[in-house]
Amino acid sequence: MPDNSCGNSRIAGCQFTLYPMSDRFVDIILGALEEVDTSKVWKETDDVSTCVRGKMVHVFDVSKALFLHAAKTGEHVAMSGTFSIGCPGDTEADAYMDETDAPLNEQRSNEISQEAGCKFALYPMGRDDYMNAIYEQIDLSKHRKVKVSGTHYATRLDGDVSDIFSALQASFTSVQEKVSHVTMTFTISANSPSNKA
Ligand SMILES: Cc1ncc(C[n+]2csc(CCO)c2C)c(N)n1
Repeated sequence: MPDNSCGNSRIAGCQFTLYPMSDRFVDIILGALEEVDTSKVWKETDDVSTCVRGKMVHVFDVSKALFLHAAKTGEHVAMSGTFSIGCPGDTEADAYMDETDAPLNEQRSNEISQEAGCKFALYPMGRDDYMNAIYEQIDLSKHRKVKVSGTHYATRLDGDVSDIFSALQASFTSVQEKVSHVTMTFTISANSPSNKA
């Protein structure tokens, strides 16, 4: 029988895809990947997506910075992905768990002010009381600097990109303290023509 226990591995990760709605999509994707300092995370990019793994603080720092650098081009850009922590298949073997906690992209990210809309969904794995864990987080996200609204299969967050990522990180952090294996899907969109009058 396979060992499906979560162990004490706390390596986190995020697999995401950027979707620039622009002829310049190659430059926007590769430019963002180039501009963001990813030296504190394991990273792999292929034709479908990019995966970053390491300490949670760096996984969020890099994911947020990549979206901001793509969105600051002014083009309509979306990003979809999945955060994961405590996956039984994800071992701590990679060296990146020894990195210090100081996020490398925070300063530059803070200089970019960008509005966006985001929908996210939490999936605490392997728990009968998973709905309680989810409702608790939706309540908590109402206390952050973002507008929170319910929608089918997800919660919608509207506001500044940095505040949205802070809310995502806070929800994810808090659930994984109680539930060992958690995944969280998200889609975030900026500069959509739908928002222009
Ligand atoms: C974050 C992120 N990583 C990889 C891709 C996949 N991808 C699609 S076009 C392109 C550039 C030319 O190869 C790449 C890498 C993506 N969309 N977003």
